[in-house]
Amino acid sequence: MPQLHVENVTLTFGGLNALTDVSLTVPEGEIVSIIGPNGAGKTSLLNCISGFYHPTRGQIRFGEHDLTHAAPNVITGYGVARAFQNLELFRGLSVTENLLLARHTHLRYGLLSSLLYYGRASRQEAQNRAYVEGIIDFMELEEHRAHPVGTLAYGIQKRVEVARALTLAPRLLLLDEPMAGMNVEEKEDMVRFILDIKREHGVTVVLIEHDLGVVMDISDRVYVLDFGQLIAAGTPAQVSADPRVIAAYTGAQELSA
Ligand SMILES: Nc1ncnc2c1ncn2[C@@H]1O[C@H](COP(=O)(O)OP(=O)(O)OP(=O)(O)O)[C@@H](O)[C@H]1O
Repeated sequence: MPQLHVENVTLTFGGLNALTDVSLTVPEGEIVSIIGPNGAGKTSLLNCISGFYHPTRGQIRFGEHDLTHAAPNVITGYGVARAFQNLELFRGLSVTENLLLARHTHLRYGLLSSLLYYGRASRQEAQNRAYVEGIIDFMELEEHRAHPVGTLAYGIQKRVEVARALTLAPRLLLLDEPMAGMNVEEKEDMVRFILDIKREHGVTVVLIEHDLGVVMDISDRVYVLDFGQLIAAGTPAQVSADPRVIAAYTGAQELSA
């Protein structure tokens, strides 16, 4: 079973430890959230898992694959996709075009093989379109599919960003603040989508999210970072009752189970 294992990861930037000896496990099929105050190291950890940063020490494994020094595109090929906090979309292209492009870039056919195996390449293209249409339906983006992404409401753009990651057919989906800047209704929709991604597609989810109410509602397991160190881990109920977590958040935000 492909589980994500982060083992004793330290990440140093010019003398500053963004992460210090962080270890965590993400079991298959769970929603695991990483929380912590601003600057705690959450995005740095996600960057290490997705290959944008490489740990100074420690190891990261996904199933049989060693991610520690792998490049982002290699890690995507292992079934790990990421939806970015700052949207990675082409604003002038439609929703469908963005998703097709993402899928096409991932499952690229070389020019030579396209010429030699035209039938296979066009069959693949038809399959890509069908797959993307399925994601558009799943993420309820039908009415927006032909619109340039830049003209859509921000909450819809965030949904397209998650859809973009899903077109890569991930086994592990990394979500970096997918609800940032959303209103209550948009957040409720996103919560429903994340739960369906887990339930209907069996995708494992690692979530970074500042809305602790949402985190405590949907997570199977929560890890808490503070100043680059893991200070607590457990179920939402365990973590929200942990005095170290409450201390880390004191003055910042109320914890709600
Ligand atoms: N490329 C970098 N170069 C230097 N320092 C960095 C770099 N990336 C992150 N850091 C530092 O690492 C620490 C952790 O930052 P990180 O963005 O991972 O925290 P975070 O928990 O995601 O914060 P936020 O909730 O505000 O997004 C911070 O002190 C940050 O300044």
